[in-house]
Amino acid sequence: MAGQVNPDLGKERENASFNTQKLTNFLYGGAEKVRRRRYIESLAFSDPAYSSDEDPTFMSREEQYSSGLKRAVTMLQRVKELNIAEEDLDTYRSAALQGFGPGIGLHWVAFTPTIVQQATEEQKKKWLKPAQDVSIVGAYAQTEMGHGTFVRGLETTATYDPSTQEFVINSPTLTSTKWWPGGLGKTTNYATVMAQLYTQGKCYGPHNFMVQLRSLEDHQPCPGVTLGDIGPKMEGNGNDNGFARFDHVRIPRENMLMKFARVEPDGTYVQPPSSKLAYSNMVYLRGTFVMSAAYTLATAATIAVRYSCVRRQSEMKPGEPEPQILDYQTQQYKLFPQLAAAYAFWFAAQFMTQQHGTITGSMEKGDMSGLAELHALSAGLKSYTTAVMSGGIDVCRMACGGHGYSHASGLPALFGLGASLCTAEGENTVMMLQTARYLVKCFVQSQGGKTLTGTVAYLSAVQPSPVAGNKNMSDLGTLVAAFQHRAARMVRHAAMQMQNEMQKGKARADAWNSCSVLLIKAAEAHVHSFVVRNFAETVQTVEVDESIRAVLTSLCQLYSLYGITEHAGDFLMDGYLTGGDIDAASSHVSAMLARVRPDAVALVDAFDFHDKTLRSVLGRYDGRVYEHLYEWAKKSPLNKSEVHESYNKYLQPFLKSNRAKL
Ligand SMILES: CCCCCCCC/C=C\CCC/C=C/C(=O)SCCNC(=O)CCNC(=O)[C@H](O)C(C)(C)COP(=O)(O)OP(=O)(O)OC[C@H]1O[C@@H](n2cnc3c(N)ncnc32)[C@H](O)[C@@H]1OP(=O)(O)O
Ligand SMILES: Cc1cc2nc3c(=O)[nH]c(=O)nc-3n(C[C@H](O)[C@H](O)[C@H](O)COP(=O)(O)OP(=O)(O)OC[C@H]3O[C@@H](n4cnc5c(N)ncnc54)[C@H](O)[C@@H]3O)c2cc1C
Repeated sequence: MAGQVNPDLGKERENASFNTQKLTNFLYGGAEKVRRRRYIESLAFSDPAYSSDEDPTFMSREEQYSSGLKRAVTMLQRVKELNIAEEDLDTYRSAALQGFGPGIGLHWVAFTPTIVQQATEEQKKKWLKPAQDVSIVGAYAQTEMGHGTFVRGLETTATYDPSTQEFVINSPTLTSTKWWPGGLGKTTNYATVMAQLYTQGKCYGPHNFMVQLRSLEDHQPCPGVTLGDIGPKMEGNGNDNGFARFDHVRIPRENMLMKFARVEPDGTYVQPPSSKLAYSNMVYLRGTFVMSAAYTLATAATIAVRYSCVRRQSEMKPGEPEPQILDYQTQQYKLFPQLAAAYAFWFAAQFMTQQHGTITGSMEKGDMSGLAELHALSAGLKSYTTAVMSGGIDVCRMACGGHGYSHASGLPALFGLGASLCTAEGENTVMMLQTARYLVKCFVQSQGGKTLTGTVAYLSAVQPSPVAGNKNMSDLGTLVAAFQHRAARMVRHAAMQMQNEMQKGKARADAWNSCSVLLIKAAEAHVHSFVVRNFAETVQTVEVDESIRAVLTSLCQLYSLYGITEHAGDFLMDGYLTGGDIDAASSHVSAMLARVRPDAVALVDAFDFHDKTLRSVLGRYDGRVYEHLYEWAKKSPLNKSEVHESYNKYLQPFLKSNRAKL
């Protein structure tokens, strides 16, 4: 990353109050992990096989698909040649793919994890190795044209035929066509297909089946299978999200993924320990989306903060040089809350990963007691973090003015990617309602005298009556308590409102629907409170330099105080905070913006994103924005010829004929 650096950016780095490298080490779990990550990335970044001047934003959809696939295949070959270890795979893959999101990506994001989580040991022997070696390529085919959210409403059927010991996979209606799965259109030759299981004349709901889609010889669709690409999307157009229809396709009984539920040869259905275990891969993927949200928002913040130090505009004081735009308080107010949220989500994602490991470990031993909390936490965190991230990227884009709107900034592509995370793997509103459902249950249990534990413990601990009085609004303990009080009050209010509606005679489902806006807000408040608490605990308990603890504490204060000022009404509603407290919070926000300002560049540098990861002219480490903006524009295909052929075809004859009339 060495080279001539823009002097403004250089000064920012010299003036930071902490050692950037030490913060990077902390974020990634130690100096050795950082060294390893950089080494693995360098293997891809220095490899001429990944032609580094390729830019998907200048390509047609077909070129994006083709280049992405070529890159992915090179990557897979290199993984073998270089003997890349399992724990380094994600790092190597994303460094090699550099923004090309090929259809084959879902093979390791969703297809292979489904085998790991849903297949028996015997089935793993058959499919896991081919999947890991990529001698077969798979999609995760769940969503249909007519149903994505409502998995129980899926229409694809898998009907067991004991006479041949086969399942018959069928798409009975147009709306049952599988629609959206990544890689399904052109790339994959296998898929795990979610279908309604019928055996002995009874439907047992959605289950996963391994289905071969295309010939392993010539890649033609297998008999009875119709496949295609669903067309261009907002972003990710290198991915052939596809459709599939099945016309009574027969697969062996052993192709049902049977780790949890089973169908015996005679057609007897054997219940799983929990019917929701068929959804375990969704829980896992939602958990990974939390880190994606942190990472994506951190990327946008890095671009916008660096550019805001290079960009000079207007006059702050008459006659003085134009200031760096990051010196405007309004610019800080746009960007620093995004930066703080990226840190908050980073730590929340680390908690989520650890929690997922612990609870799935217990589930492997037969203890299902953590499943509901794991589902509620992963669904709520996925929803909250991706929504804030998506909005935050657009704030960063606008903060970069006109250049932010150009693909040169990298921000439009990042926004498109971020937006997909709000819908994929469970639409955000629907996911937040799942968290609300869990919270209402917990609230009712706590009313019945049960002491709650885990992430909802505070619901039974928080006092319903507010304790007004002077509060120190910069104290992290005070801020955590305020968020917990707000969440507990909102959960109680939504749950009581539901009870009232039911007491007035409404059916539970109607009461739920008429309270669902309240329920969403309550669940968001719960997740927000979790993120604040986790951030505060992280900065208070970790072993780091005092200078790092100080700057992280400021970020945590900013994240929390900004949340309070943005949602002031929630905190004022029952008098828990007063108008004076909110004023104090606003003043502290201003103070924190000023406190973070000198460290802003070091804080984004600490994310340690290589320029090839950022893919942004505005966010370059060296800050040499303008010369590279000019170079980037020159690559536009429209600049290949001085006079474009369309001029000769259309405009010139029109202009000529108009001139002839003069
Ligand atoms: C810069 C770099 C970053 C780049 C990162 C790139 C990453 C990759 C990018 C893109 C990849 C995209 C991949 C996308 C893949 C997909 O989208 S796959 C399809 C995903 N589909 C969904 O998620 C469907 C969502 N719907 C559902 O999950 C469910 O159907 C439901 C909405 C939760 C169901 O609701 P319903 O109430 O009808 O539920 P029931 O089925 O009746 O359930 C009743 C009880 O079970 C509980 N429940 C539900 N789900 C689960 C679960 N998964 N685990 C545990 N428990 C569950 C539910 O809460 C009920 O509980 P209760 O009765 O006790 O209250
Ligand atoms: C980029 C991308 C990649 C994808 N990849 C895959 C893949 O690999 N495999 C796969 O199987 N699928 C994939 N999907 C599909 C994805 O999982 C679904 O689109 C997603 O789960 C949302 O479902 P839906 O499209 O049915 O939305 P809908 O449920 O139709 O949502 C439309 C609206 O209805 C509302 N709504 C629906 N139900 C409720 C409710 N109960 N209460 C309140 N509001 C409700 C929603 O909040 C939303 O506002 C992908 C989607 C995208 C965008």
